[in-house]
Amino acid sequence: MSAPQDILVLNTGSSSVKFAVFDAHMQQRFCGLAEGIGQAGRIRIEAGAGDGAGAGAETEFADLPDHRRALSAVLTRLSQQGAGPDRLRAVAHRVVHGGRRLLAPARITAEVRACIEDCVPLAPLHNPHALSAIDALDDLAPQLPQYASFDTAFHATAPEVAQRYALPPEAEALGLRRYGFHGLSYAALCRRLPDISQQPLPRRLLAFHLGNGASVCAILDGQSVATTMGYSPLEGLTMGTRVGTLDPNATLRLVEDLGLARTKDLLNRKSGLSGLAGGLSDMRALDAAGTAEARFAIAHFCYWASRHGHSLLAALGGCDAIAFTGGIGENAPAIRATILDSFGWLGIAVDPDANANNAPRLSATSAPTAAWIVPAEEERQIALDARFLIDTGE
Ligand SMILES: Nc1ncnc2c1ncn2[C@@H]1O[C@H](COP(=O)(O)OP(=O)(O)O)[C@@H](O)[C@H]1O
Ligand SMILES: CC(=O)OP(=O)(O)O
Ligand SMILES: [Mg+2]
Repeated sequence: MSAPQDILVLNTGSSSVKFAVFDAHMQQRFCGLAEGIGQAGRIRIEAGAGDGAGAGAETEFADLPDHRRALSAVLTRLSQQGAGPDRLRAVAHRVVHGGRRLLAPARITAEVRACIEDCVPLAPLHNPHALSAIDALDDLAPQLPQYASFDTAFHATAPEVAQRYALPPEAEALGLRRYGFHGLSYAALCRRLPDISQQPLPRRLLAFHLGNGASVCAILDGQSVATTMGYSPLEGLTMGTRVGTLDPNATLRLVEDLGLARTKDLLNRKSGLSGLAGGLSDMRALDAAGTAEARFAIAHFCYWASRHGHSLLAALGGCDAIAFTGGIGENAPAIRATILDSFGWLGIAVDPDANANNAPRLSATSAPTAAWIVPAEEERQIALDARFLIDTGE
């Protein structure tokens, strides 16, 4: 039997583990998701590219009390499909926070693992789960190389003035900087948009990643120059359960009244759409609910996506194209239309049929500023990063 070549990608989120397996030719063999960790768990696994052309998705309910059990259930399902650890060349992880030291994809050594651990306070909803997946695979298959790609790395190109808070040096020494996130998604968007548009990457690109977490990025000549998330993935837009930008004095007031732990929980898990709409954080559920508070939550989401997006135009000095990605960005025509209409002054003309059909090109061909949908390809980006490191012997 030839040496195993598959790469397993793990994208560990706060309540889910997304996974994908890529072969030596970077064809996707499987993809799927373990979600509802800590609640009513479900696992979905699908053969092929996950675009409906594969062998049909299988979903089953599973007891997933924590991330470790979820990972072990994922590995069991993959083994049953002939894609278990013995078939793997490597495992590659999405790590949300790489801090100031991890600025490029890396093989996970003891030193890299320690750096990821140092960043746990900076991304408490994300980094601990990535570490638990890294450790679980190390126990299970210690000989298997593991790699990490960092969501923060893409934004390392932003100028110092965009990365610094106006804080004195002692705060900077604690790592209080604007790092930015969703970098793997933005890197994938820059890679994919030229294929989709059949044109070179637009010089001044405003990219909206709208999923459970949401952010906007100003991309100049393919590099991040500004983004809406900051020290942690809490800043910026109104999100599924995260508050977005909040006056720090409001945070201090909450800490005084509720204490630290309840404030953390409130700002990260009980705010955003969920806070505005009685616990509904999922855009499809809000749409279906149709209540006044659900409509207000959606309006809040669109208003702040537009306002923050507009603020980034200052860093771009104009805009040649807007692109949407993420679950909402790719699938919610009404939300895209509201945001794009607010940029109408730029000369964007939305093609209503294209928008209603989630077509890749959303704007009329004659419009001076184009608008596009680009499917989020975080898993492929992570696999490409790992494949590059393997091929270059890192
Ligand atoms: N057809 C759709 N219409 C509206 N919203 C959608 C649709 N499909 C997915 N979404 C929304 O996308 C969000 C999840 O996005 P996703 O990028 O998958 O999230 P995550 O940040 O967990 O990766 C949810 O709010 C979900 O409701
Ligand atoms: C960094 C971040 O916000 O990720 P997600 O949107 O997957 O929660
Ligand atoms: Mg996501």
